[in-house]
Amino acid sequence: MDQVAVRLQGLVQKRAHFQLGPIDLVIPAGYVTAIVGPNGSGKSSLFRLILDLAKPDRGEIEVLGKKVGSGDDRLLKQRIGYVSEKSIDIEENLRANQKADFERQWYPDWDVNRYQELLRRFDVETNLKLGKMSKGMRRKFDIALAMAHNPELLLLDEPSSGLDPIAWKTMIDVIHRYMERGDRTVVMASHIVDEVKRLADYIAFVIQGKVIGVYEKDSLLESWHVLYVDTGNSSERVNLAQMPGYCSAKVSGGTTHKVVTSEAQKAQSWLASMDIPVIGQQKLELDEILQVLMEQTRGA
Ligand SMILES: Nc1ncnc2c1ncn2[C@@H]1O[C@H](COP(=O)(O)OP(=O)(O)OP(=O)(O)O)[C@@H](O)[C@H]1O
Repeated sequence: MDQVAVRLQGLVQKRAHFQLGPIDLVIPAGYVTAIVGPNGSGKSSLFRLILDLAKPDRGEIEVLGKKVGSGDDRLLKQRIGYVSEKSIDIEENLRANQKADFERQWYPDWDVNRYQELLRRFDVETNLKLGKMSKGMRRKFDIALAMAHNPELLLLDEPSSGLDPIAWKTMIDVIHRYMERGDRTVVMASHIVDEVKRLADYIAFVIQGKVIGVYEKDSLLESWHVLYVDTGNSSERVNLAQMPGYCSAKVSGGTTHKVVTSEAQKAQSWLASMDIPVIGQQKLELDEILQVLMEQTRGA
């Protein structure tokens, strides 16, 4: 891994009914990392800690080489763009451009041409008050605002929430273009499989407040398979649970078993060495992988 955009070490945040962490996580610079996890798993809490909008009980956070929570962070914040999961209510009476005029004071690198280009691309009606915008229109405006100063690090908490399919495609294209320079970083929380597949280089799964793994996307999607195997007469001598990457198995009729593995290639070699034919196979989708990981976490 080359440069580090975000480093979390021994991070813990305790809430009345929820504990985030301990988390150790390194997010590389120059890539899109998707934070994927079920509702309430701690994704938004993680963003708030990274931005110093909430304090951890333990642990350290480093963002773009600077320790978070150690004094004046104005310069660091100028290098970051953030789209929160929910828009801030107190700004409802401002019109879009008034909000932008206020915001640009904080960012010396604010690029008015870029801002206007993003508004045009997203088709945002700038004379509307923020409180009168539809959910999707507000989202588009928030994304344009977060990107107008061309931040080094863009944190997006469920960015496509409320976007229509055309706006969604625009957002994917805008983020692809933003990444083209090669020195920008995106960390995004998303529930949308297609979005993660199109954008992410790395996927970090967060379940019940813990990061349970960080994977390179392509190899993740290549290595999780469901295999249909016929154990024939060898059912008694074969223990499918010994298969590399074994996650689960169930009988799918006669001597045929449906087995899920996270190490498809090794599993196939193992099956071949045991003389067990694979009669069918399929890659798992991202949401199916998440479901298996959730079941494993629950069972652990
Ligand atoms: N201000 C708060 N005070 C106490 N508990 C909170 C607070 N904010 C969030 N939580 C709790 O922390 C846990 C994680 O919430 P968080 O919003 O970080 O999850 P999430 O993964 O972003 O969920 P979603 O996918 O639904 O947006 C939840 O149990 C939530 O109830």
